[in-house]
Parts: sequence; structure tokens; C-alpha cells
Amino acid sequence: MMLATVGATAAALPTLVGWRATAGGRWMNGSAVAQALAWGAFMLARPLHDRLFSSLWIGLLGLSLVCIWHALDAWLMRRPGRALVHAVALITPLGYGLGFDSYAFRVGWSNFGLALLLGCVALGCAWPAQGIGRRWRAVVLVSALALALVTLSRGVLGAFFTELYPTLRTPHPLNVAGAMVQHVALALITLGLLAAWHDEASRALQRLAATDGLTGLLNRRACLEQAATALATSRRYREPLAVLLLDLDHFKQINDTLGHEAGDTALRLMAEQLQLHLRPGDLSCRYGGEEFLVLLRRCAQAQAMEVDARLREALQRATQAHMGRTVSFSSGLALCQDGDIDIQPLLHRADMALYEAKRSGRGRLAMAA
Ligand SMILES: Nc1nc2c(ncn2[C@@H]2O[C@H](COP(=O)(O)OP(=O)(O)OP(=O)(O)O)[C@@H](O)[C@H]2O)c(=O)[nH]1
Repeated sequence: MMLATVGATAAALPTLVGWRATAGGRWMNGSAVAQALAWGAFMLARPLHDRLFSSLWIGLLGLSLVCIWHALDAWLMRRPGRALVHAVALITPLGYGLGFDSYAFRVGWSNFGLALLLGCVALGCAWPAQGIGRRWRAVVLVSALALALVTLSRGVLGAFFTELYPTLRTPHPLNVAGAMVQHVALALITLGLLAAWHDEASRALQRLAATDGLTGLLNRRACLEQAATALATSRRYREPLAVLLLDLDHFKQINDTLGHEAGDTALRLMAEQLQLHLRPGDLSCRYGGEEFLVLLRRCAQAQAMEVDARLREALQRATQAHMGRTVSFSSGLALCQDGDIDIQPLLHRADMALYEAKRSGRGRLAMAA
């Protein structure tokens, strides 16, 4: 039954997810394949070589748990217990193989080892993860704990009450109950991991949808969403808010004379300066082709002009160093006023000011009326 279930899962998961998936997806596939191979080895143990294939069985079961632990590590960022997981996965089949002749030892040793690995998987789910995947983590956590409990009780019975222990191949009620828990838990873990993989994909998609591919800055849509929130907060607390609209000068000429690559480099360098020189609470985005929008929170006119001057100097330095020529920008500055109940009038004033900066010679800041 186990071979049928996990064999089908091992075939289905990579078909659904593919091997070129993310690291988490590959570990998940690896876990299913290791499980299937484990139960294959179990089936071969009696007819071929009991000690060898049974040790392989235990080793592959451990490996499949190591894979789950690594999938969690990839999806949830740095889980605790890496060294422990690797060490237990290694010594469990080794000890089992070496102590194979003592029935009580091998049953106790292998089940304690596997229960410990399941405990590490459960800990990996329970460890704080900045709110990522609460639901699938709960499903995997409960399933891993249920499996750990069944495995641990097998270990205790096998090691210390050996005469009571029903060997795994007998239709004893404990084995039937254990097999049922095992099936349900494995199905739930598979579902939980699939949900984790889906979660990862949708978070990556959200990131992509909000980011400009060339510069890594927020794109216009995402920035305007966040700008609306920033404006509402500033109005609520009566704090100053400044909007800077920056536009690289003679950008078409850069493209035409130095090539599109150089144009892209200038855009990236501008984005880099924004990331380096703005405060963490400020917002910046690629607003259009060579236009950037900056929202400065708690910032009055004089400070906004200082930020502009700092960025101007930084861009000149960076472009001189990386492109062998300086690139300048023109900018329009608008400050939030009482009547600005949404961001559009502010942007409009900044745009008008930018137009004025371009008209009066470029490479300068103009203040909105
Ligand atoms: N390399 C590159 N060029 C881009 C990108 N997006 C827009 N452009 C180019 O940016 C140029 C903008 O040209 P214009 O709007 O005439 O602006 P400009 O040459 O900077 O002139 P002024 O703004 O008046 O100083 C166009 O040639 C666009 O093709 C991009 O992602 N990469």
C-alpha cells in the first residue's frame, strides 16, 4: 500500500512541479522519490538481502525527511537544526545495519532516529517565519507530529517491550492504525508542501508584478498604490510630504550615441543612487522610461532640495566612474498642501515643475508653484 501511494506521488509531483522548479520544489520532489525508493527497498528486503535492503529502507526514509527539512529551509529561510538533521539521517541507517542482528536494538534505534528527524521537520514548521504560509505550515506540523508519535511508540515498544511489539508485517491493530496514520499524514504533508510551493510561486509573482525588471525599483502601479497610503498617513499626522519627479537629461542622445546598453546602465545607476541615498521610509520608483518618482516622508522643502542635490552629485559621480561621462537629471519638486486629498494633484504639480526645469536649461531642480 505504501509503495503504491508514495510511488504514485513520486511520479505525480515532479510531473506537476517539474525538476526545474525552485530549490524548495526540487527538495519536495526529492523527498517523494526517496520515499518511493524506500518502500521499494522494503519490498525487496525479504526476497533479496534483509540487512542490506532494510538498512537502505531506513536510510531512504531518513533522506526523504532531510529533503522535506531542506524544502522548509528554502521556503521559510534558515531553519534550525541543519547539522543535527544531517547527522541523524546518516547514523540512523548505519546503526541499524550494524546492529541488525539485535531485533530490539534495530527497531528502537531506527524508530528513534526517524522520530527525531520528524521532530526536526515539525520544528522547522513551528520556527518563526515572518508570517509566511501559516496554514500549510500548520498542516505539515500536525502531520509530522502525528507521524513522530506513531514512530516513537513503535520504537519504545520494539526496544523495551519487544515481546509486545507486533512486527511491521503482521495485521496487528497497532500496525493497521499506524499504517492509517502514515497514509493520512503523508497525504497531508504532500498537500502542505504543494501549497508551500504554490505560495512561493504566487509571492514571486507578486514581487514581479510590483517591480521594474531593469532597475529593481517599484514600478509605477505599485508605487502609486503605496504613495496613496503615504499621503493619507502624512495628512492624518499633519506631516510634510514632498514629491520629486526626476528625468534623465538627453537620454535619447545617450542611447543614440553610446547604445541602448549604456542607456540601461544609466537607468540602473540612477536606481542605485535612489536606493543608496534615500531614507528607509521613503518611496522611489521607475515612473516611466527615464523618469523616476521619489516620495519623501516627513520632509519639507529645504530637506527635499538637499536630497535632490545629493542625488544629483551621486549620479554624476557614478556615471563618470561607470560610463566615462556624466549624466544629469532635471527634477520637479512639489510639496503636499491641504487640498491634496489624493496623489494626482501633487504629481501634476511636480510634472509641471519638471517641465519648467527642462525648459530652463536642464540639470536643475524647479519648484512647483
Ligand atoms: N536604454 C533604454 N532607453 C529607454 C528605456 N525606456 C525608454 N528609453 C528611451 O528614452 C528616450 C527618452 O527620450 P526623450 O523623451 O526624448 O527624452 P530625452 O532625450 O532625455 O530628452 P529630455 O528629457 O528633454 O532631456 C527614448 O529614446 C526611449 O526610447 C529603457 O528602459 N532603456
